[in-house]
Amino acid sequence: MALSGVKNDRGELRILENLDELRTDLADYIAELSEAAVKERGVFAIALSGGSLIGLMGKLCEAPYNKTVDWAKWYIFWADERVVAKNHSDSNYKLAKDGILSKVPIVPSHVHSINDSVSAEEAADEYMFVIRQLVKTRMVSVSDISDCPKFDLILLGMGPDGHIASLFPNHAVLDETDEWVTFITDSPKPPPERITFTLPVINSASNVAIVVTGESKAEAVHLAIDNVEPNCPSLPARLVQPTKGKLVWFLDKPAASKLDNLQFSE
Ligand SMILES: O=C1O[C@H](COP(=O)(O)O)[C@@H](O)[C@H](O)[C@H]1O
Repeated sequence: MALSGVKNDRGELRILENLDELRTDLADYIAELSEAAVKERGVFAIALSGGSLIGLMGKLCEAPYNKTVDWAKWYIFWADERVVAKNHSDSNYKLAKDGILSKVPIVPSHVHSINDSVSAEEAADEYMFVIRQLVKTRMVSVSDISDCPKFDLILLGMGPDGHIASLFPNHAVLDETDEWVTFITDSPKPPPERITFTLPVINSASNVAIVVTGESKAEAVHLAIDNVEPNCPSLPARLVQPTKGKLVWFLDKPAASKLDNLQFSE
């Protein structure tokens, strides 16, 4: 049975009994947001991450979602990408292509992956240019309080160190506010070269979901969500605070096991 509720100002928490329930709840959530965005804007602009998230999205390729989701209206982006060849096992694009994109009728020209044949800096600049063009044509909305793109949904995972996208704890990249997309060449988690959405872009989205499973991430979940003293100002996951959008956490029970005072309705 699922527990759900709102925790402080840290968004909605959905704590699922097991991975199967989490996969179903996540697929329902994505399908509902897709339907709402297509109804309102005619398109659905979604940014993916890599890692365990993609496997947890797998139910989207199965009935009923494979038939009911309006895949032709999806525009796909990456909240972060490793700067490696697209056929490399570290590529977030490859992970999503093998796990999801090749199994549903997405329009190939709607898939916006990075240029893998240039430097990390050039790849970030080019990716920002591509997004800028799509903002101009309103395939991606624009925030009404900043000039940032407003994605319909940004899906994030979280590492045991609290990193989201390729925004790592205590890294200067957390202070980047001028660019929509930036790059790093010293990721503490291999591979070292990556591009990433910056915090202003993540926090301008209409919806952000952080999907976390496993006991190894329970401490980071606690630090990212609970009112802990001293606060963890540089824990990237804690800095996800959509200005006008909605934040939802999808957790399994082991990931939620260190949260304080859970008082939710079942
Ligand atoms: O390196 C990365 O790690 C995070 C977390 O991955 P997970 O396997 O622990 O879920 C991921 O969200 C990010 O996209 C990826 O580049």
